[in-house]
Amino acid sequence: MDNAIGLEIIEVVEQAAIASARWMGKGEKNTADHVAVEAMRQRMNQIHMRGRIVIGEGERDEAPMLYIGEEVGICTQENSATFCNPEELVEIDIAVDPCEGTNLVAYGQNGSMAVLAISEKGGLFAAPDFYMKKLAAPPVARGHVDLNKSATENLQIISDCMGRAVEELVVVVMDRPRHKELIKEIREAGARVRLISDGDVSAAISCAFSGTNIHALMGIGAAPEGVISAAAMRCLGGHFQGQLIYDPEVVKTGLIGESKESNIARLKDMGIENPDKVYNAEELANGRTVLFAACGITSGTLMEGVRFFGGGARTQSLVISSQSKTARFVDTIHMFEKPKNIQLR
Ligand SMILES: O=C(COP(=O)(O)O)[C@@H](O)[C@H](O)[C@H](O)[C@H](O)COP(=O)(O)O
Ligand SMILES: [Mn+2]
Ligand SMILES: [Mn+2]
Repeated sequence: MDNAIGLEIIEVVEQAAIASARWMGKGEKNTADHVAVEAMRQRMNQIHMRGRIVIGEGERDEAPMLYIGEEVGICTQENSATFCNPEELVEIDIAVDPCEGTNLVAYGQNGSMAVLAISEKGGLFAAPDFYMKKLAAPPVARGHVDLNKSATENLQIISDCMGRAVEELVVVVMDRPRHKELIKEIREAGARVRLISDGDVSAAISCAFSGTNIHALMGIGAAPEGVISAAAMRCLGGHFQGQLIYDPEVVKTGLIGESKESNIARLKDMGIENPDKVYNAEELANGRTVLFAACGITSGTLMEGVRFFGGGARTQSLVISSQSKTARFVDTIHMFEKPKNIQLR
């Protein structure tokens, strides 16, 4: 994959984050989402690439933009033959969540980001809009913890791997009724729970960085977000596993159909023969190279949110590349017009 794409996608997530941040705290989640989608799509279509959306806005919201299957990049546009030779370009697959944590943006809360992951064609698991049981843990616990083990067992393993007491661990869990028993178990095991209302991508990736005070993500969130998290965790060497949830008894609200049998049939139609398979990060993001980029909309554990100032804005992004084996935190000043002052720090 062309290394230059790594630089261009920073601007893709930055533009989405800036657009969405203008709607921060306004109580309008759909608008905060919509403007991020538009900005992401517009900037993406300026990149010299042949891209295809494999995880997008389409399925859940029936959105007209960045839908699954949409082709993006200059070289997929009409009349591109005059300046693009598609044969020279590697086809790439893209998973996007232009506004991950729309509620967080709408209510001015921490932890939202514009995010995407890229790989060669076929390199990202095209997860259906189902739920996913997830387990994320620090690199040192990678391959030792297991989604099939109980939370108590996994906490003991993380404790052993990290050389710290279970009481010193913090587990992020989404604040949902479905997690009542899980939360009880984690607390009884001695660990501390940080409940989040939304935004489990940030929580998953935070496990890979020491200093975030997040040592595990447990519980059920959305499957597309699981693939995006896996892409980052694969590059960072953190632990990530996901298992699709298709039983409406397990997750009583939301996306999946009301019958377990019809859900299994739907997965089969998509080529998923074993709906109970536990996927690891390398299977969810199995391309030869994987690129991940995120830009904070509101501040979170990993990045600062967008800060507007007279005439411009400052953003912080995280770009992770399996090719260059780098995780770059990018601090950018955007000058919309002649700014009154540009602050050094
Ligand atoms: O919080 C989330 C919402 O994402 P978005 O719609 O892009 O703002 C995600 O991080 C979660 O993974 C997930 O979408 C959620 O758990 C599924 O929704 P829910 O039924 O409310 O749990
Ligand atoms: Mn999301
Ligand atoms: Mn979203």
